[in-house]
Order: sequence, then C-alpha cells, then structure tokens
Amino acid sequence: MPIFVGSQPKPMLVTNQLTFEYGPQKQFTFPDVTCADREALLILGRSGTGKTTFLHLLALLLRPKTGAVTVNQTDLTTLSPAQTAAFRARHVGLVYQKPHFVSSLSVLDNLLLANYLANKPQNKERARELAEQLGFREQLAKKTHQLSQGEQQRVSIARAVMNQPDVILADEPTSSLDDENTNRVVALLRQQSEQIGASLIVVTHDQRLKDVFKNRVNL
Ligand SMILES: Nc1ncnc2c1ncn2[C@@H]1O[C@H](COP(=O)(O)OP(=O)(O)OP(=O)(O)O)[C@@H](O)[C@H]1O
Repeated sequence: MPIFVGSQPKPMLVTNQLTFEYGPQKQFTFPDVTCADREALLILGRSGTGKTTFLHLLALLLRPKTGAVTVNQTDLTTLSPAQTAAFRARHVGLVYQKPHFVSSLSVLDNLLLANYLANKPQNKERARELAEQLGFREQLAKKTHQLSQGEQQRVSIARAVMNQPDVILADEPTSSLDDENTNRVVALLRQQSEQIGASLIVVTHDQRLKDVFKNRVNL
C-alpha cells in the first residue's frame, strides 16, 4: 500500500524538462514524469522513441543536455560522476534490457557485486533468500551464461533489489517473454518493489503491460 504524506503521496522520482541529444540529428525532449514513493509507473513508447535513453537519463547513466532528475529529493544532475555512481549503486536498482553480468563470476558473486559497488558488506543471506524467492536457488554456483534467458532475467531482478534501493528501473523486462513469463516477471517486479518499499518504473513497448499498471505515461 502506498504511504501518503498528508493527502499527497511523496514524490520519489521527478524529471523536469529533460532534453538529450546523440547529435544534431538525434534530439529528444521528454515529458515530465513523477513517480510517487512506493508506486509503480509504466512508460510506454514504440521502438526507437527513446525509452532506453530516457531510462538511462533517469539513472544518470547518461547526462541530460538540460533539465533535472530528482530521486528521493536529490537532484542527480548536481552530483559529480563519482557521487552519481555512488548514489546510483545505493538508491537505484536497474534491470537492463539485456542482462549485464560479469561472465567470469558465479551467479552468487554477480549478486554480491551489487553490495560491493554500493560499498556495503556482502550479504550472502539476502542473495540466497532472493534466489529462493525468485526460483534460481539451485543455480547460484553456476556462471550466468549457463542460465536460461528467463533465469537470467530473474537474476537481474534479484541483483537490482540486493541493496534495497528506493527506485527500481526496468528496461523492456518482458518484450522477449511469452505471456506466462511476462505475467511472472511483472508479478516478481511488483512483489519485490512492494517488499522493500521501492518505487518501480518500467519502460516498454509491450502493450500487454498497458492494463497492468494504473499509472502510465506515453513517450
Ligand atoms: N549511442 C547512440 N548514438 C547515436 N544514436 C543513438 C545512440 N543510442 C541510441 N540512439 C538512437 O536514439 C534513438 C532512441 O534509441 P533508444 O534505444 O533510446 O530507443 P528505444 O525506444 O529504447 O528503442 P527500442 O524499443 O528499439 O529498444 C534510436 O533512433 C537510436 O538509434
């Protein structure tokens, strides 16, 4: 259940007049979005409209040309690159379109890497608990490339919530999945974000998610 401050939910992530360009031929002006504390927001757009770009701006993996991104009342655009990386590691959980793992490490060590990058003690118990909940407990000792695509997706979700972030950002988490696995992944994202009290933002072109999320923005 969302927690309300007075009659208004507290904003967790807010963008203001974000623009970006890859070059003079590729310029973007994004709509302002607000995601309240502990709420879920779906950002829908066709392929090529800049969804990944937008998500990377929200995480400040890309710096906007103009505008601001505020997460939990911190304007990320005012932080240095080192401060941004530290803030992201502690407060933002990212589920990438294609999973990025360190292939030489086991599944367990990929999860623990999230703790390391956030400068937090390695929490094996949490990694095991998440693996149990997300159904890959038996795979922890394997290398990530030995997992199926669906299993890798679930490891990505676990890694994103290892540090109990304020916000989870997911890029096209369901586009390559069948209906059954789509429902499963959405349920897991929702369940995990509710469990840790995080806001959840999903960007996608997957129209199947349209009716699952009450709050929606079109890119
Ligand atoms: N590094 C880059 N340099 C130049 N152009 C880029 C770069 N990355 C993306 N683009 C272009 O910007 C546009 C938006 O890309 P983006 O990946 O954000 O779209 P998307 O909506 O996520 O697409 P998809 O749903 O197909 O993944 C595309 O036309 C893409 O070719």
